[in-house]
Amino acid sequence: MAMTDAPLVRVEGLEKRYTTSDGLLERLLGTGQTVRAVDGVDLEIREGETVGLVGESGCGKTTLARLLVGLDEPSAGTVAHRGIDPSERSRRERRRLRTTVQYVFQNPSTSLNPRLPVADLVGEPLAVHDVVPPGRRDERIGELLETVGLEASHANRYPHEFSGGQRQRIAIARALAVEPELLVLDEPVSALDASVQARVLNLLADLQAEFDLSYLVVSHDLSVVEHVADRIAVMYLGRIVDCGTPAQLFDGGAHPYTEALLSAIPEPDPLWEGERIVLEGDVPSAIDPPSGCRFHTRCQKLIPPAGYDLDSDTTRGLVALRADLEDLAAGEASAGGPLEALRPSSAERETSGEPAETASVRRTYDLPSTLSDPDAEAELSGALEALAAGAVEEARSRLEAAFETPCESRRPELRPVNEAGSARRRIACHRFDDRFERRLEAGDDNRAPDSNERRR
Ligand SMILES: Nc1ncnc2c1ncn2[C@@H]1O[C@H](COP(=O)(O)OP(=O)(O)OP(=O)(O)O)[C@@H](O)[C@H]1O
Repeated sequence: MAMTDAPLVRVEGLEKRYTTSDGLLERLLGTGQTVRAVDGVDLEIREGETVGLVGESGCGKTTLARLLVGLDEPSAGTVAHRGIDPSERSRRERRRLRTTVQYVFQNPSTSLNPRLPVADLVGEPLAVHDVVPPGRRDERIGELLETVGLEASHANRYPHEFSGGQRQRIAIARALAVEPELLVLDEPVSALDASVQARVLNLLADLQAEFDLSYLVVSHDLSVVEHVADRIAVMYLGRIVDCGTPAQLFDGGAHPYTEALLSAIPEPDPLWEGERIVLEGDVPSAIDPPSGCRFHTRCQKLIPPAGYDLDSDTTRGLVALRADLEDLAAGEASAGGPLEALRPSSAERETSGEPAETASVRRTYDLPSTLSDPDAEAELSGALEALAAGAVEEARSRLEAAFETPCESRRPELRPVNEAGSARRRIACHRFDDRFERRLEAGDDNRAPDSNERRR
């Protein structure tokens, strides 16, 4: 690939691990726990492109953004600019590179030094990077303020004299001072009222057209990036799980996590026809993340285990039961899990034909009283009998041996999805892997891209 064809920024295999160590002893012994904040991310941003990075709080968006700008060092992987890894550049080039990508911090109310007048806040990068001669600096500061919709005379004021939207404009002017090619905007409008949000987003669009800028817009809110991004990358627990244009994401056939985020957009588009998906539970901890697909513990569309005719809902119940049995065996069971289910009400004892304990477990995990597939039913009832007899580990291992889904056991790669004319549509979900397609056809009819279609 010719150098000019290389993306502005490309990250490959990027990882960032933090070791948390609360106490001195932990630090001395090196026994802290490892947080996998970013866990193998590939992403590229092209010239003039706006990429939106979305996901729930704690999924690693800020960490990824900081790595991309060079504010933090990755634990593994590379961040290349125009096809060249910074380590292959001279010191002078690396210094120049630092101005190419600029970071606009979350919440300008706290990120702008309240003791400095705007002239110093915007002028500092001009001085540090020697962008204009000292004699021209005041003039340049005035120009920058006018570029972001403020007045040159505002240079003498302090941050507290401005509204939230104006402070965000100051932060943008400061980032623009060094004439960057890419702005990384961390939650650029989340602290602002809706009408101010729209004005700041319009300003960003104008600046992009004027200066041919690229943007990485980081937000927990898909509705913020939906209107500004050329492409959206959806992040879950340190990994990118879905990446495509807004139209591709909204038009059905997205990752189940993306579908849940889409369905949760407030004031939904009147044309939205998909069902509302409520994500159960919180994002699991990045210290001990789930195996296989990180989203499998909350996924509504699990791939059924091989060899049985089961749907996604039943698979979900079986996987949840097995996971709770694992906790129970490890002494980490929470209230509401199988222990609770083994305490049936007396009414159930009278009405149910089968042992009350197992009926109660089935109900807790939304499993039918008899699975439609007789072989699957034989395995489940065997495991439940073991559980009723107190053999928790036996029940767990029977379920594990019988009902393994690839969602739990294999990491899905972010792979291109075959869609006409959209080579860059990529999804990390086994549902889009041909190897598992037959199982979906056999056990389940809700394979994307039909049921959650949103026509725009
Ligand atoms: N300096 C740090 N030390 C230890 N853990 C960290 C550090 N920074 C981030 N983390 C952890 O890494 C994970 C990702 O955090 P990050 O701030 O990148 O997520 P985020 O998606 O940007 O969330 P938010 O929107 O709340 O800022 C979290 O589990 C967080 O607790």
